[in-house]
Amino acid sequence: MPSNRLIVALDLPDVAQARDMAATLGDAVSFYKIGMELAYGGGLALVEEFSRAGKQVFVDLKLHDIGATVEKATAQIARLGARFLTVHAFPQTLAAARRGVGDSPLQVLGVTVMTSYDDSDLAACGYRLNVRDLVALRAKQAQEAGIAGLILSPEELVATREAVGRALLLVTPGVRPAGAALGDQKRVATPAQAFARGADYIVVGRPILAAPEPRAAALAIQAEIATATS
Ligand SMILES: O=c1ccn([C@@H]2O[C@H](COP(=O)(O)O)[C@@H](O)[C@H]2O)c(=O)[nH]1
Repeated sequence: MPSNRLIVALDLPDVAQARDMAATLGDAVSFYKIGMELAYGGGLALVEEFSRAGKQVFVDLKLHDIGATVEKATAQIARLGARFLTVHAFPQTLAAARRGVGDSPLQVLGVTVMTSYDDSDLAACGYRLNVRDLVALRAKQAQEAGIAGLILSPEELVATREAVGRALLLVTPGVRPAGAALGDQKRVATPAQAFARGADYIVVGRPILAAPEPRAAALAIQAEIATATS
């Protein structure tokens, strides 16, 4: 039985390629993320299909709009049967998404600071806080909004877990097996390091999708998770 603590990002352009990858990964993976690339290629149809096949689905659309729009969009995603949905962790957005969830089992995750950003990227956007302090502020605001969890990098896991305890799920992209290419990720750690620092779930895309043998790459990460969490 694979751990559902590995979420594989199906960052692929269309439904056919996503189905093929899921078939290749088979029982090595039980949790998939559908992000913008696949969603805009028709991939939201896979939420129901994967759910029927016994997989969990994370819809990573990082909603950010006026409250009324975020609330209604969240309610639409809730009807699809996804487990997680991301919104940007701005107070109005978090509160609107919380309203949109209603009584459904959908869990909203607030994106704190993109894992491809560092302090200089935030400064270039006009933020006066550094990554650490902005993640801490957004964690507090997410808790106040009553959402389920956060997207953050492995670098903020320890401080965030100390601050929020078990009140929020901590889900981290920016995860790379030792020696894997970083791509555009700037705040990273290995799967073992992420769980040692308090992650509930890790998100991994390219290190699996671009591997010569994706199923073997996923199984190697599952083995690392099993050791790190035993
Ligand atoms: O801060 C964030 C938020 C979301 N992501 C998403 O996670 C995956 C990571 O893919 P890799 O190929 O393992 O880098 C991708 O779908 C991102 O959209 C993130 O990386 N950072």
